[in-house]
Amino acid sequence: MSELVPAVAAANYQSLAASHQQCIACGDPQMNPLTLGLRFSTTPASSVVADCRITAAWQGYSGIMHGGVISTLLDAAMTHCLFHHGVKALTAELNVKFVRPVAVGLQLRVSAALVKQRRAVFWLNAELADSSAIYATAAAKFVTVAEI
Ligand SMILES: CCCCCCCC(=O)SCCNC(=O)CCNC(=O)[C@H](O)C(C)(C)COP(=O)(O)OP(=O)(O)OC[C@H]1O[C@@H](n2cnc3c(N)ncnc32)[C@H](O)[C@@H]1OP(=O)(O)O
Repeated sequence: MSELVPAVAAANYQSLAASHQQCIACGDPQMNPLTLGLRFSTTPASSVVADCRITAAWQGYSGIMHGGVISTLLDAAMTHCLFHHGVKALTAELNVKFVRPVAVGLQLRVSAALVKQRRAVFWLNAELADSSAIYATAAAKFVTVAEI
């Protein structure tokens, strides 16, 4: 395994994070009223976290969060983790494990960490959890491309 790219300065992270203001996951509500409105912060361990309340707008079956939206949260966390390392990349593969149903109204935290990289390919893990349980986990591969 090659050494991981280091985390970048907060200003660089903010400029990458602000580069997609219409994003469905973390955009500006003025520019995309449908955005989930995630706001990530970086941690000293070079991962990222965002707190979110599961709203009724995110449900599939009555009262239960839609798995596609869960996947979006996890994917967004991993994308932001790459921003935190100064990397802009596309999701190439995303594997999600839905551990237990997520009830509307829960207050959860989504987090992600970079685990491995080789040339243009980056492996990351993510988790949706609260202090008492893990609700979903993900493992993904991202690939950098010249133009995003
Ligand atoms: C909150 C912010 C949210 C922002 C958005 C969140 C992230 C997203 O949703 S991105 C959108 C969804 N993803 C996409 O649209 C990606 C669509 N797919 C693609 O564009 C291409 O298949 C892409 C770029 C992933 C790979 O392109 P491809 O032409 O195969 O790349 P290529 O140049 O051949 O290979 C580059 C490297 O990637 C590797 N690679 C390509 N695909 C994969 C894969 N699935 N798994 C592992 N490695 C892969 C290759 O082996 C190669 O590795 P190396 O450099 O070590 O030899």
